[in-house]
Amino acid sequence: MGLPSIKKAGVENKIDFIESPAMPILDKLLEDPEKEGSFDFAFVDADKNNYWNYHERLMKLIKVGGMVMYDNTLWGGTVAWPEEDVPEAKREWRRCAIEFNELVSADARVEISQVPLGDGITICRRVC
Ligand SMILES: C[S@@+](CC[C@H](N)C(=O)[O-])C[C@H]1O[C@@H](n2cnc3c(N)ncnc32)[C@H](O)[C@@H]1O
Repeated sequence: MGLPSIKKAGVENKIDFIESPAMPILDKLLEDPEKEGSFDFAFVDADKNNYWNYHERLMKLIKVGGMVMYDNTLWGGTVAWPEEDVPEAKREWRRCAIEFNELVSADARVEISQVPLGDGITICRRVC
């Protein structure tokens, strides 16, 4: 869906559009030393069970002072519910969100702000 919109907006020449599973591309970017600390911003909104794996890679790719935003970190509010009240279909990614929220809140490499907007967005600023 993205590429036609980029073309329609006439900004194709400014965007390196990569359609791929995220993990191998992040690892490939990290093979290039020039890419380390070179990005200003990342928005993460894919498979929730990999958020921490994305975070570890993004902490190398994003420059100090750069931002990473993670969507769905409140997972419909269910992160604050007792598990037995959560529909079975939502439990796995709820557990992923809770685990990610605990890890990122203890991560000294970032300052974070949890925004209760939509499904919950965690804004991280890399500080070291
Ligand atoms: C919720 S949608 C993202 C919506 C997008 N952020 C937007 O605002 O339009 C999640 C997207 O992540 C993609 N996705 C799921 N698993 C992925 C993975 N492992 N690597 C890359 N993309 C993935 C899905 O194909 C889907 O397009």
